[in-house]
Amino acid sequence: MQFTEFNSSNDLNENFAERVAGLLSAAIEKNGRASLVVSGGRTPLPFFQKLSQADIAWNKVAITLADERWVDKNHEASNTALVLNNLIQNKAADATFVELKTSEESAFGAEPSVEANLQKLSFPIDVLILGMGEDGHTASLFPCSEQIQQGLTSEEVCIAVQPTTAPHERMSLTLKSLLNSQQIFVHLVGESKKAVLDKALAGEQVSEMPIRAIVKQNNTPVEVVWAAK
Ligand SMILES: O=C(O)[C@H](O)[C@@H](O)[C@H](O)[C@H](O)COP(=O)(O)O
Repeated sequence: MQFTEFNSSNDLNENFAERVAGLLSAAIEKNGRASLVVSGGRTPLPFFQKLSQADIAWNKVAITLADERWVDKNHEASNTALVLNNLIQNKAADATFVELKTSEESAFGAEPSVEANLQKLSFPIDVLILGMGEDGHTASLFPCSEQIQQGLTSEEVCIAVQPTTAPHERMSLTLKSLLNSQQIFVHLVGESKKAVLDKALAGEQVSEMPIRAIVKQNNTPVEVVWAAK
């Protein structure tokens, strides 16, 4: 794992947006298209706004989420809305957004239709950007959930998850899908996130802190980008 510290989140967002845009451009040059998988939550919002202004061939980029809360697009917790309103804007308005949320009432049972949607994305994922919760969850691989072992070991593309410490049913890419990436970034802001990362790095039990399965593996390149504030 590589760890890159920035002086401020503004600095981080600027550099990180350039870096991601460069990787997407290189993938387009090589394969004629690129895939970008992003996370929801609060941290990525200003980064999305920066990235949306990058001058690349967005019409050749497919974007989806690492996880989604199973709520409608007009719900304040919708990651889809966050991405549509902040990333698929400006120059990036030409990108294709692949929805993780389908019309099924529950995430449980919706996995096959989500998997069908994800066929529109090219794997391996060119750039995967993850966040991390205070409990060490990443994507929606929540240590508190009954589905954690399944999320860590399943051969499927995605799984439905019901966290007990956070609201809403979720749909999450499985660990296997997340690791099927050319480059993973973990985007963290704040001292408390750094303390959680340090705790994750110091221990071994993956089901206790699922982020360990990302930052403590050596097969897929992973870089943590961090600013204190
Ligand atoms: O939909 C989600 O909740 C996520 O994708 C989740 O894994 C998120 O990245 C972390 O919970 C960090 O969230 P913050 O950026 O809000 O701290």
